[in-house]
Amino acid sequence: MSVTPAVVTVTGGAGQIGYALAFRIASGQLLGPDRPVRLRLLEIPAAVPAAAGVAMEIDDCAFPLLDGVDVTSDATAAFDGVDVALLVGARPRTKGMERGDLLSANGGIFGPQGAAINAGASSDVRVLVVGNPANTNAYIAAAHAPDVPKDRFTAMTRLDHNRAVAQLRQRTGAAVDDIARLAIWGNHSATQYPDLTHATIGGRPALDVVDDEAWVRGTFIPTVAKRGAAIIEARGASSAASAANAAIDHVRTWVDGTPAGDWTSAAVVSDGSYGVPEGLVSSFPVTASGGAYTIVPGLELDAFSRERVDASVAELVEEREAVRALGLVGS
Ligand SMILES: NC(=O)c1ccc[n+]([C@@H]2O[C@H](COP(=O)([O-])OP(=O)(O)OC[C@H]3O[C@@H](n4cnc5c(N)ncnc54)[C@H](O)[C@@H]3O)[C@@H](O)[C@H]2O)c1
Ligand SMILES: O=C(O)C[C@H](O)C(=O)O
Repeated sequence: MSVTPAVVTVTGGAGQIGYALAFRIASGQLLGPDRPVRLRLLEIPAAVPAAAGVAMEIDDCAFPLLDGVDVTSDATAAFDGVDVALLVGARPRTKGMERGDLLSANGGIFGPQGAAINAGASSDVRVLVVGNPANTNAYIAAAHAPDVPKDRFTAMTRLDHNRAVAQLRQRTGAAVDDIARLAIWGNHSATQYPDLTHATIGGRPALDVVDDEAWVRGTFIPTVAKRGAAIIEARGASSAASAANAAIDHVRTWVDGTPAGDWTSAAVVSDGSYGVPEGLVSSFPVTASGGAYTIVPGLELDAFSRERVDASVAELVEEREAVRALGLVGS
């Protein structure tokens, strides 16, 4: 291996998403077939033995691209020199909870991890927060990393994006590759706005192909927005393999770029676009190029879309106020 291995750190490495994610990273699916990987699994002390078991299984795969796996409960060691940080480790919600209910349980994890990233990460670090409530946890992590450019902190709404593509494919029979320009706006929560108004199917407006506003508003939007709860209801545990798959997609697109003429969805630090207060971590339609996500500029939002985006952003503002009140970030 002549290329320097990329350091990829997964927090919650013994958890269900961590288990689904680690093997895909080690096999080269995160950064491609030409980039060796040094994998680090960060866990709480009680789960270090289980994470060590995951590392043993990864060793047993003999992945050619893998430089090695380290297991630690020390955030400073875990993020030293990290190139890609996947912040997954956090409690998942259970039946009847909303993701925002996890703020006080999980918010405290992300300040120290942001500080450890600030102290030791590589200069080109990229951070994806998966642990819920993902947007606001990313906001907390970024607030503790003043030396890391804000555009390196993102939260995951790619799972919502993929869910929206899947629903549209099922409704229309279109091929996934023919569906473009779909967008998730706002929070990774039930208030999110899965937006078809700019989407196309085989180059035609998706709304014309569907031709059923009642389905869009009454079925498509709530199905996508409440899919996490539906999975918990059906499985008795929150989504894991699909979440890991979306995390791979998010980083892969960040590194490789979006196809010409298309975009994806990611929660990024707002620059004030579309009236989303600067600094909030909100989902937008984004393109990726040269290793950077950029908010798609200049889209028209009709009255319904405006109302939906505003409602989800209002929830993000409330979450920001809540973490300020909890003392997890300064005001
Ligand atoms: N953004 C999304 O689309 C999305 C999708 C699915 C799940 N999630 C969220 O991802 C998180 C993880 O889900 P899961 O199903 O893997 O949960 P899990 O309970 O199976 O695993 C979580 C792991 O994190 C570890 N952990 C807890 N605190 C930690 C810390 N401070 N440092 C390192 N590790 C720590 C736990 O020990 C556990 O092993 C949850 O918050 C869940 O709600 C987000
Ligand atoms: O819904 C959850 O709590 C888990 C996750 O965020 C999901 O969307 O599946």
